[in-house]
Amino acid sequence: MAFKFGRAPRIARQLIKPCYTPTQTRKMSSLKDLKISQGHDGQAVTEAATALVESGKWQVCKQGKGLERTFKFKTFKATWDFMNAVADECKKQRHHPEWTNIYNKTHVRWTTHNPEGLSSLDTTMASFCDAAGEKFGVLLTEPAEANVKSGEPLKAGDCCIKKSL
Ligand SMILES: C[C@H](O)[C@H](O)[C@H]1CNC2=NC(N)=NC(=O)C2=N1
Repeated sequence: MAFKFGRAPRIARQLIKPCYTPTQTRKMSSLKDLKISQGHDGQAVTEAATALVESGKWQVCKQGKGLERTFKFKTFKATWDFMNAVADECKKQRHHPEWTNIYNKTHVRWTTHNPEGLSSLDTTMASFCDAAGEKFGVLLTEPAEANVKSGEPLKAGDCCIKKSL
């Protein structure tokens, strides 16, 4: 929107503001930033994390302390079944994710809170999620759709798009 006399009036500036304004800018993390949770085998965790990232499915997040991936399914039910299968495994492993779900997508982040960092439980659970994703019919996603930045909320998905009449 170009304004003839310089800056847009305040009311116009408010109207053209994005509805989601990040409170801080987060830097993308990569494998070289990995921070291993104390007490875990650094080499084994690094190797497992490298394989997950090099599969193109997982990204390093939380300044090297986490791994994240978005899973997209055909339906909400398939998404929920996937989340239930992961939740059952969480109980066995005594390790829980940071995740969000909107309709047919769930964004999963694995990080260890105590001691803070990436642990073998995170890489084990990320691999478990990959297998569970396949079991419940995970769909291929465009990188732009899957690469949800750390801390950014999931966008409302296909549920809001009117099905053809
Ligand atoms: C006592 C119990 O095992 C701990 O609180 C577990 C539970 N689940 C956990 N999950 C995650 N992601 N990080 C932890 O440090 C953690 N700790």
